Amino acid sequence: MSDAAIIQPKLGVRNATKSYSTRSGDLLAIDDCSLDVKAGEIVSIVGPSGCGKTTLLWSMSGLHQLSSGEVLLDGKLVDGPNPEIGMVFQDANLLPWRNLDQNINFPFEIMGAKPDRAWVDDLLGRVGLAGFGGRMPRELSGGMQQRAALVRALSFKPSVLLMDEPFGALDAFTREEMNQMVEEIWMDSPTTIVLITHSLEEAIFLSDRIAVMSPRPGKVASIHEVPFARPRSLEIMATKEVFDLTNIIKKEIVGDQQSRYARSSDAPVAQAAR
Ligand SMILES: Nc1ncnc2c1ncn2[C@@H]1O[C@H](COP(=O)(O)OP(=O)(O)OP(=O)(O)O)[C@@H](O)[C@H]1O
Repeated sequence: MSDAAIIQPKLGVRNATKSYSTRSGDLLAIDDCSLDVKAGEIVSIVGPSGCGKTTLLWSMSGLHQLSSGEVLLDGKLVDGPNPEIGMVFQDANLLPWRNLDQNINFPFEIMGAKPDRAWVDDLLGRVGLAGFGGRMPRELSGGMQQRAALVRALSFKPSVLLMDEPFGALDAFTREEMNQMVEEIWMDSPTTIVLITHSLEEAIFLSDRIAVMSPRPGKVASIHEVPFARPRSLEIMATKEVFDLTNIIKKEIVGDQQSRYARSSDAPVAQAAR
């Protein structure tokens, strides 16, 4: 393997800047933001509310044009939707008039393609939805709908999975189950995953590294390695190491907010570090 192949990240964000046109003028969401994600790595992005996490993730997907800077997948420019990149959102976005199988088939129908049925069945089994293909979304719990959304995203066999607060709407127990499920799936087939979360516990449980963003206009201010072996048990969450890491990151986020709010009259948003 050449040196270039060894050091080339799977996904690279280089000096990304994105500004939105709003009625009150241009709003700079992220500014000179860079992040490299290695192949097979799970990286979480955390930061104060409104710092530009979603903007950064959508830019990585190719669905948002950057104002300047670039996103590279395996060294190639990402400048539009890319089948190598799957996405999961906080809302499962299942079509209510289609059953689960039909929802999973839907994007393939649009592309005039057919899913690999054996792969989809395997995924459904792994997320505990085997036999639920005929169920309508209203017959599925929130957790089951999110699992279906995960299957839909993975049915394309993407090499990168981008997840925007995917389990934020679920109760704490279901969320823990989902985190364990994601780790199990990842250990069987290690896709590169970038995850936005407001939960530092979730970030620590799932990630190899955690990128902390500064307040808007956001950039990656620090990166923390998460040193725990896999598979991770929920018991590690009660250890001093996790407690200390949580506090370090929380201080970075809240400290950033405090220094920012000390300079402005904005009210702090408490969502950032649960
Ligand atoms: N389409 C848009 N048009 C105008 N402004 C936008 C748009 N999308 C996001 N913004 C603004 O850009 C900034 C960053 O938003 P973004 O959603 O990326 O932050 P975030 O860190 O993901 O927020 P949160 O943690 O609250 O979900 C915010 O001030 C937001 O209001």
